[in-house]
Amino acid sequence: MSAGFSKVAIIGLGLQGGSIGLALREALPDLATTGYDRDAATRARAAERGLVGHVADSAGEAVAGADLVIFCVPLGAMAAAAEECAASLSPDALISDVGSSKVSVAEALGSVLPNHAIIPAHPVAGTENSGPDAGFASLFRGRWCIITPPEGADEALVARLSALWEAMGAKVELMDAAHHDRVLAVTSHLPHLIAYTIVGTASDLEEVTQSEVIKYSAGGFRDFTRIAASDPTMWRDVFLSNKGAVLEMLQRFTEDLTALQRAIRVGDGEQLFDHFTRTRAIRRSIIEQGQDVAQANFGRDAS
Ligand SMILES: NC(=O)C1=CN([C@@H]2O[C@H](COP(=O)(O)OP(=O)(O)OC[C@H]3O[C@@H](n4cnc5c(N)ncnc54)[C@H](O)[C@@H]3O)[C@@H](O)[C@H]2O)C=CC1
Ligand SMILES: O=C(O)C(=O)Cc1ccc(O)cc1
Repeated sequence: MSAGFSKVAIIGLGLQGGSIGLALREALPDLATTGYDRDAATRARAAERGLVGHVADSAGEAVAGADLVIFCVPLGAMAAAAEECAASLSPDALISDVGSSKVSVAEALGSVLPNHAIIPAHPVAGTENSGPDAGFASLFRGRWCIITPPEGADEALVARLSALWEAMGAKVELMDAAHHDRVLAVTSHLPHLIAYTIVGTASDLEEVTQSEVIKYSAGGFRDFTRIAASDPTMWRDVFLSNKGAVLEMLQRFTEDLTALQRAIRVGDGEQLFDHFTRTRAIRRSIIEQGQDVAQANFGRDAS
């Protein structure tokens, strides 16, 4: 028994699943880890890299005897992945996941596995890379993992899941799923949508060549291109699954953008200056609060 579990099954062996496997193997070597991915090449690579102790040939084989199953697949694949496992799950296995939005995942997993304890989680840690070569053991170190227990969830199970994430180096926060989805809509999902938009806008300009975009891309635009290189399947699913909160934040963003657009048009320098002063203060307070994260990430090798 390690951190309250004896065998953890990881379904989906890409960036998240692979990082969890590596982090658990490093932090809790006595814990048995198994994994499964529907893609055969990913399974082969996962075995080569030792992402989990045993790579199974089927979802059923991976989850048999596991007391914790973590779904690490795109949001749109959660229900199908759970269906593949359903018949082989131990009745007392705890079900969790790492999806970037939480209300829809809880519904999807709950509809397929109505008799299981389900405690969703979201490690707010990732990169623009995906697949079995993208994972690394230190991904969660010093980063938040938001756990969204449903009402009436068994507190002992929540504590065991929290302890597991803490063993991987994460800082755990408990949150209501709907609140999580609103917070992440503005801090993560909308920024990705903006990045996808601006990189597309730059590449569509007829009078500016592709090579000029690359050659003169200043720091800000380069950051946008990194984010806009994120996995298309994953992000399509994020926007479709967190539709309500994303559309609400997008509406607010559009109104604020229109106000700045007007300030530029009418030459209202004071409004622009005041706005930029306020946002600079927000950045500075993030940096102050994030010292520990910056240090935890220093020297990290994501290759
Ligand atoms: N990429 C990131 O930075 C972060 C992603 N997440 C969440 O983690 C989840 C996984 O994302 P990544 O690991 O980045 O994606 P990934 O693309 O690296 O890995 C997903 C894996 O799931 C496999 N898969 C798809 N359907 C399956 C099924 N039915 N059964 C078994 N395997 C299946 C794919 O073959 C793939 O290998 C997503 O729900 C995403 O929202 C959460 C935090 C950060
Ligand atoms: O690479 C980045 O900048 C990210 O924002 C990573 C990320 C992507 C999705 C999440 O749900 C959490 C973190």
